[in-house]
Amino acid sequence: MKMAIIGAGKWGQALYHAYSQKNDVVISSRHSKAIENFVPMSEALKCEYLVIAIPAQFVRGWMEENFVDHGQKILVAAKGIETSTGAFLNDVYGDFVSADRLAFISGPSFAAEVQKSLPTALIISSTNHELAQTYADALPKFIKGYVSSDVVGAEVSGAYKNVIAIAGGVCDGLGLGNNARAALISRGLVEMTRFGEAFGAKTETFLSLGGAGDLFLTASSTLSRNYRVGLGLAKGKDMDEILSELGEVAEGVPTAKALHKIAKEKEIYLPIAAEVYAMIEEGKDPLESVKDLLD
Ligand SMILES: NC(=O)C1=CN([C@@H]2O[C@H](COP(=O)(O)OP(=O)(O)OC[C@H]3O[C@@H](n4cnc5c(N)ncnc54)[C@H](OP(=O)(O)O)[C@@H]3O)[C@@H](O)[C@H]2O)C=CC1
Ligand SMILES: O=C(CO)COP(=O)(O)O
Repeated sequence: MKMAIIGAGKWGQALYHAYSQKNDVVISSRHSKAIENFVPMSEALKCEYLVIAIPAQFVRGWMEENFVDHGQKILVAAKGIETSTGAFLNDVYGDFVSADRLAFISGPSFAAEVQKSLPTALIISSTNHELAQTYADALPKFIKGYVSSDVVGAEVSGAYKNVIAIAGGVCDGLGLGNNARAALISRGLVEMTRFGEAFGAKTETFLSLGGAGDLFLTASSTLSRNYRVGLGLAKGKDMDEILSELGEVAEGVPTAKALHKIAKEKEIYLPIAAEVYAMIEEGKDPLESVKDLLD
């Protein structure tokens, strides 16, 4: 099938590699890149099947400025929540296209490993089963694709695990040990499940690849940018230094702010996300955060 990847960052390029195995795929981005089949945005937008790998905070602005509606379907590859509004990406994209044209890809998947064709399993979620199946069937042999109808569960788990991954990096950076990390990850899973349920997500989604799978991966690996943000916080670095050293997107940072806003409005108890927010936004000492979590 004819597809276009939009956003040639780490994940966009890895998805380009993956989807190119069985399909006719082009790629485009804000800045021109020396990648085979890189095309101007106007040409990419004419493909019926799009995969958009633009970070969550830039989606609305990019859609307003660039999107031309030809009836395309969109596979959303970002994992985040819009900070300015607290909106989930299905609502942000939903302002431009109907829900039956939207699907979401989630699951444990470091771009660097997908780029090397290492075995991976992912979930494609959509309210339109046929669309989810189409994007899943187009995946290469080295990726096992599952489908789900729980869009909110996929979105919340993909976004929330980035915030817990920051906490995981703090925990390891402070040398708190394996017991502490296991406690953090399992309480993080409970916390993100509780948050998702408040928005109608299915509990079982949080135990799937997109929930527990992606959380275990990112909250315990230096391959994760969000985990590395946590390592930097544990070393006492400030956020500007951490983000400039990282040089790539860490969605957990804006997502922690979005969760803080939503939790306040809806009165949802999110203790780990609240501590991540306090370390990022208020410069709280990570050791104080650990103490408060243990209390
Ligand atoms: N890397 C990974 O392992 C995975 C990442 N993801 C998710 O995918 C999303 C993208 O991450 P990733 O590719 O790794 O990030 P990168 O930092 O590698 O790349 C970011 C991409 O976003 C584009 N971009 C940045 N700002 C804007 C803007 N204002 N308008 C339009 N495009 C913009 C960049 O375009 P340009 O280069 O042209 O400037 C680039 O293509 C994130 O939500 C992330 O959580 C999900 C699963 C795995
Ligand atoms: O989502 C990811 C893996 O599934 C990538 O995580 P990071 O953005 O923290 O690197």
